[in-house]
Amino acid sequence: MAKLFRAVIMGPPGSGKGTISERIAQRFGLTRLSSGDFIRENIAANTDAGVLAKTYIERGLLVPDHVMTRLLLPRLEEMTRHSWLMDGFPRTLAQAEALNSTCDLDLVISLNIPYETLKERLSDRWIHPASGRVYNMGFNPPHVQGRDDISGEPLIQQDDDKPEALVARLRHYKDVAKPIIDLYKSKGILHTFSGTETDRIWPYINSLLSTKIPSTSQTDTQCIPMP
Ligand SMILES: Nc1ccn([C@@H]2O[C@H](COP(=O)(O)OP(=O)(O)OP(=O)(O)O)[C@@H](O)[C@H]2O)c(=O)n1
Ligand SMILES: Nc1nc2c(ncn2[C@@H]2O[C@H](COP(=O)(O)OP(=O)(O)O)[C@@H](O)[C@H]2O)c(=O)[nH]1
Repeated sequence: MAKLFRAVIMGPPGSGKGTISERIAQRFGLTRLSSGDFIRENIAANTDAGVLAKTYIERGLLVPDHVMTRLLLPRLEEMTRHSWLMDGFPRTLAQAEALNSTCDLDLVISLNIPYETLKERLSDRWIHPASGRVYNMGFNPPHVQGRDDISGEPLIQQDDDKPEALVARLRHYKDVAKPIIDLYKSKGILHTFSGTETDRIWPYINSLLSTKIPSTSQTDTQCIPMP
């Protein structure tokens, strides 16, 4: 059986994690796992972890590590026979360590995008809150202005995406991401991509993954269930 491939994509808010992971999932047939989507699904389904997570998100806080790991690790254990790409997790060193003890990552993509670019993109980002689908009025506009392509429901702009919130979010990202990036660098699996346009970064990611994904197709690996 082909060896499985597990990757994580990291980057500050607006760096293109969602956009690029969609492309990777389509091009390479990996399952895209988004921690934001998991949280939204759990909130919609009223699970215990979802109810708990909602109390933090409503206050604009990050969901604590133990809640995030409780949400995500069982989902990863269901994925033992799939290749996947994770977006939005780990977001702290503790989450990275929990992931580490669950499975071996093959590769980490880190996006390094200038502040001005992030600010412009986020000021133009519109989302469909129920699904997490993301639009940008210049880059990937919806078919009908202000409406989600699939459901036709209204799109919103998140308060968090306003320029005044961005500085604090970015500072927070830099602080918490640094030890995670150092950890992945020390494991030799970190690949950093810098630039201002997704379409210019994409060919580099595409060619890196084209070399990594087929060359790993030898044996099977599994995520080990957490005790
Ligand atoms: N590991 C994670 C992932 C998500 N969240 C919470 O879930 C929300 C939605 O996550 P996501 O869809 O990843 O969106 P953003 O945080 O807005 O991420 P970005 O701007 O980077 O796309 C976050 O704001 C945060 O409150 C969290 O606490 N911890
Ligand atoms: N103008 C422009 N917008 C982009 C580009 N790449 C992504 N976007 C948009 O920028 C916003 C942030 O991208 P997203 O994938 O949500 O980033 P994430 O927060 O890291 O997941 C979204 O509205 C995207 O549609 C780009 O190259 N140029």
